[in-house]
Amino acid sequence: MTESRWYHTSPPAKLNLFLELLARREDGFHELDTVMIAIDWRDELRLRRTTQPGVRLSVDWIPNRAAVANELQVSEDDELLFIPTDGKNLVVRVLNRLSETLGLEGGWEVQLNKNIPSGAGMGGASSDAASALQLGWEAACETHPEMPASSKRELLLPLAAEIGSDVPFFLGGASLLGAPKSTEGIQCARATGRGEKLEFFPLANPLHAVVLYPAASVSTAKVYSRCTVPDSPRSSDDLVLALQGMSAETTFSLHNTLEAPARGLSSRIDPALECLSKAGLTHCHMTGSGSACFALADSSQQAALAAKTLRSTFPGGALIRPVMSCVVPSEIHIA
Ligand SMILES: C[C@](O)(CO)[C@H](O)COP(=O)(O)OP(=O)(O)OC[C@H]1O[C@@H](n2ccc(N)nc2=O)[C@H](O)[C@@H]1O
Ligand SMILES: Nc1ncnc2c1ncn2[C@@H]1O[C@H](COP(=O)(O)OP(=O)(O)OP(=O)(O)O)[C@@H](O)[C@H]1O
Repeated sequence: MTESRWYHTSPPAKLNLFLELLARREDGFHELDTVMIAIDWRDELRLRRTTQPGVRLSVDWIPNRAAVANELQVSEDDELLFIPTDGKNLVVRVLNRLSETLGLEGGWEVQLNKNIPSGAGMGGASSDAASALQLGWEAACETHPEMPASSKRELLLPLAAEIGSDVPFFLGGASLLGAPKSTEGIQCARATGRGEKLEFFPLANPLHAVVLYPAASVSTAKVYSRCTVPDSPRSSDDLVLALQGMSAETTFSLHNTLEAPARGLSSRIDPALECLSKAGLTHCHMTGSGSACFALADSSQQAALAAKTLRSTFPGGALIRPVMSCVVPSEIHIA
């Protein structure tokens, strides 16, 4: 067994433009109809295969812990900045499962630089896990060249779904799913089931937004435990057509049924929605299970200006970023 080179990538966050609950399942999960885009608010992940067994993960914040704590107006040891480095981190879990599944000896050395807040509904942990799977696969192919490339899809998708409902989205729609080359560059998907059944489609136009994380984390499991499945669920059909540029309507509406239970869990979500709606932006909503909220902008210039205004109007600490839709998965580089 030899060590591999370093593999690195930049896991993106996501926004749920639409999220409706269709049913509660026997296993405690909910059937969803959700539309997600990947956005260019990114973590950084690098890893290599080592002769030493296990996963050695180190985590830092970008540009550093003190700067992020300062933006959030919390101390450096606040729990908002806590990221596990043991088996609770989805990166460690997914690499252990990859080693088991492939029967690999040796282990992994991993550096994760966080930018995406945790407990924000932005899918940061899930995106890190999907990136670790893809980097891990590439590094394993280097040290075990006999592995058949054809098994990549069959192997990675079930592992992703096992780790979390959002993880398969971050594996992307093109290269991994064996779709034709013309679908490379996909930023958007409609997800059903518990989030793992995906139909990827290209956006007619890139989307610009401002995302506001109001220095409060919300547990996904807690939000779902307080939600109610509506008697007449809405459908994302019209939104999907509009995003593809296939609708006669020029307007569309966004929706998130998890907003109500999340607002009951964190008092920071209402001011976030209020400030965004006063910033001259449109379609103001929470993403996923919260607490981060977003609003759409017409251009990157409008998003940048609104983000600047929001930094002076939002009461208290927050991470506020102009963002743009981006492609999943992100590129892999080898050092
Ligand atoms: C809110 C979203 O981010 C929207 O994309 C996802 O639905 C959540 O995905 P995730 O964070 O990957 O969630 P998981 O780690 O799979 O599940 C965490 C918990 O959320 C609840 N959960 C999650 C997904 C789902 N479709 N129904 C649920 O009820 C379950 O109680 C589960 O125990
Ligand atoms: N790589 C990671 N980055 C950030 N948090 C992580 C990571 N791995 C595990 N976690 C843990 O995940 C939990 C947050 O997950 P939760 O589902 O509540 O929030 P989220 O922001 O919606 O993330 P996701 O959508 O990726 O699950 C925290 O307890 C955090 O410690």
